[in-house]
Amino acid sequence: MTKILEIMNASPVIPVLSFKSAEEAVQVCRALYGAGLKVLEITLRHESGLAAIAAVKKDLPADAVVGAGTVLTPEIAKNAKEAGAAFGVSPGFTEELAKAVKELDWPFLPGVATLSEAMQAKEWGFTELKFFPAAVSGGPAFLKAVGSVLPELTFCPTGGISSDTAEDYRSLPNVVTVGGSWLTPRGIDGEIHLNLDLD
Ligand SMILES: O=C[C@H](O)COP(=O)(O)O
Ligand SMILES: CC(=O)C(=O)O
Repeated sequence: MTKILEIMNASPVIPVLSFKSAEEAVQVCRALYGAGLKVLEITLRHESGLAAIAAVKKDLPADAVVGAGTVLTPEIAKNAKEAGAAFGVSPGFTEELAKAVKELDWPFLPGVATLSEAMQAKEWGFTELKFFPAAVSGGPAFLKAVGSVLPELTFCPTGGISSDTAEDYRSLPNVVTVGGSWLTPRGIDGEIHLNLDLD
């Protein structure tokens, strides 16, 4: 099984994707993959989320790494793994979820926004973490401070990041990739209009 750090290292940007249907997911993910983005996080915020993961995984070449975002409960984690998600991401961290993903033996990125949460995640054996919501939780300065006391932790900051600020995070020694939705904005017409500005 691929480790979560390998997945993070495979792409400098992980698009965080919210789709309205599996068909929309396939269409947009084809374009993202075509632009060189092989690690894709499909959030489970829409009822079609699991179907979208399964459809994109089936549609894209085998080197695409399709994961699930907004994994909030053990049940969602189990369903996402069964749908074929290669990894899971959560905006937060709970003991129940930590226990469940350990049992599932599934590459997982729990979300933290404070030092105490990061220490708790580390106690559970998670050394790769999502920093969410990054921009409003202290941005690069927070991660720099964390690095001075917990240098063994590696982060994927997400939340409020754009092509203008991505490098401020990635230039830190404890950051390998960033997540964000800026590549797939939804217009007033309700459709996704790709913005392939990576950095
Ligand atoms: O809801 C948050 C998204 O998952 C990522 O944040 P963003 O939209 O600020 O890039
Ligand atoms: C925002 C986020 O962390 C997620 O949907 O997984």
